[in-house]
Amino acid sequence: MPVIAILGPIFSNSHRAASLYSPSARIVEYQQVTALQQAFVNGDADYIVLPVYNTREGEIKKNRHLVEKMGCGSWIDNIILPINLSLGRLSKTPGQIKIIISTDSVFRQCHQYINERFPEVTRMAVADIGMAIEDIRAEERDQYAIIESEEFIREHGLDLMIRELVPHNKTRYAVIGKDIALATGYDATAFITKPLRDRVGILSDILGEFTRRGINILDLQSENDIKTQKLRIYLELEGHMDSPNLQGALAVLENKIIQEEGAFRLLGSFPRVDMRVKNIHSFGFIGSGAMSRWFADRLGNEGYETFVTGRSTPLTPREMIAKVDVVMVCVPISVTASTIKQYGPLLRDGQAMIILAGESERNIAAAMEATSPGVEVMFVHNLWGPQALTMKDKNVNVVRTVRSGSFSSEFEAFLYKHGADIHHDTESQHDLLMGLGQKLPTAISIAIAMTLHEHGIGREEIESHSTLTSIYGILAMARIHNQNSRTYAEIMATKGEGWKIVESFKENLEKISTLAEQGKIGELAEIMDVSAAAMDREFLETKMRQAKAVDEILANPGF
Ligand SMILES: NC(=O)C1=CN([C@@H]2O[C@H](COP(=O)(O)OP(=O)(O)OC[C@H]3O[C@@H](n4cnc5c(N)ncnc54)[C@H](O)[C@@H]3O)[C@@H](O)[C@H]2O)C=CC1
Ligand SMILES: O=C(O)C(=O)Cc1ccc(O)cc1
Repeated sequence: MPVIAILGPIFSNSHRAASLYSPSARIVEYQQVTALQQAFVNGDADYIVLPVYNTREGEIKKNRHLVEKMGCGSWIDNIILPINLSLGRLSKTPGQIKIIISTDSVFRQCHQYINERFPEVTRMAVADIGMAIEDIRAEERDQYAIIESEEFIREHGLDLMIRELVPHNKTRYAVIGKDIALATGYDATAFITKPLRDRVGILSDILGEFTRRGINILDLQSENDIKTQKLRIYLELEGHMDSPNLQGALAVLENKIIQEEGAFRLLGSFPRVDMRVKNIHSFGFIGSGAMSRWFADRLGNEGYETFVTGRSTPLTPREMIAKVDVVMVCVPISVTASTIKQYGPLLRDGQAMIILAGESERNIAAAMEATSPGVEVMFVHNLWGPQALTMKDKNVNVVRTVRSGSFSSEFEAFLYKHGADIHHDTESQHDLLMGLGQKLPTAISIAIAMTLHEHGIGREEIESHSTLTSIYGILAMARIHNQNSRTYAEIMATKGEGWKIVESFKENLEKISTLAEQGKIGELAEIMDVSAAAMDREFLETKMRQAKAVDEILANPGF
């Protein structure tokens, strides 16, 4: 039978948390942290359960540091317990309450309530409430009341006077065990740094490394080491300690940024705790290509159940639709509308259909028609491919419909959390602007590659004759020819407003080539001046600065 050490008396909230963690465990109570620590280090206890955070009280720092202080053990799990603080007193004591007894921690949780309801009473904080109750009973102290959990008050034979003094009161308990917990796929890791030497920008550099790797920070607290007054940082990050991404980040931080080995002390890895409410449980994808897998991976890391289905997966799209909350349609653009028409009627009211595609108007119309009015519909076009490591600072266009509801918002919250730049469009605005963002650069890139090929121009000539400007066309050409050609062929062939952009580009190209052939230099220059004047000056200057930054990077011998 495992033994769990807790602080505080039997029937306290710590006791409830420990029995929730392991109903069959023997729970041993200690009055002092040092005694509890000793029991664990000596092997008299297998686990420690201790409060580390309360929604009203905030962080309970000294407990969070215990693993580090003990020099052994690992934070392996968490219990979230709703705390229902109640007021109790000796039965049949109608007199006025003059003194309220509780623990320091409970007083912090309900100080606002006491100020408002009992402004005149004296608060007496004690370590052992059980003993205080014995004393109240022995001395018949009828002007005393205590605040504790309802169970505690009843177990001690007091009368329950007021139940649930403060709402939204939850405590997070840390479970400390001997060994590091294994990864579950939905984990978090807690660290504390050693006291850090002063260094300009250290906090920003540390955070920047996590941002660069798309590692979300769940909690960050800074404090000053009592003795040295140097900064220490407590961090809770998404991911398990074993993940190569997290290990890579720590290596960079210790070797390059803090420049001190062992600067990060691992407190533990554990299944992630969700203090926030989520409504979606599961996502199912129709289409088992690269983009579906990319999103399914990241949604899985958020704790959602995910199913990826296609024409040849063992689980069929039909079976998947019957069991998920949100159906993601993620198939090639040319078959998106027909896929929506085929599967849309299978969705029930209360589910959502999110269309991941590069064309909006026709697909949204198909979804609104094929699904029942109680089905949410939203369109999302991520402007990055499956080779991207993260969505941080990348554009995503979202077209909400009159039927986009809370599931749609939760998916947007997921995009927001991972740092994507969300832009809300209308259907036709999205399709028109994709002419600029996709059809035109794709068409130009493909035409450049064809032209180079036709003229037998290869790598050597390109490298030796590139100008600072011509290199951009080459970069775009290379990006596109490095990815799935089918994706870009699909982009070229999408219907919708975007073709207007390519059409007028073609006409303008004709016009200026004719002028160039005819040697009309003045007219050409004038056309450029008119276009430049029509553009925002500041925008042009910013883009020029960005272009120069690219020049500098490309001038680096490493490239
Ligand atoms: N790959 C990229 O860079 C990006 C893609 N997208 C969008 O994501 C969607 C999917 O693209 P990827 O995953 O890259 O494509 P992909 O070609 O890797 O995968 C498409 C999947 O759809 C399946 N499929 C093909 N024809 C089908 C049909 N008639 N019925 C049912 N399933 C069929 C394929 O078997 C494959 O599993 C597209 O709408 C695309 O526009 C959006 C942003 C970037
Ligand atoms: O990687 C790139 O350059 C892309 O442009 C990726 C991409 C491909 C298809 C889309 O519908 C959106 C974005």
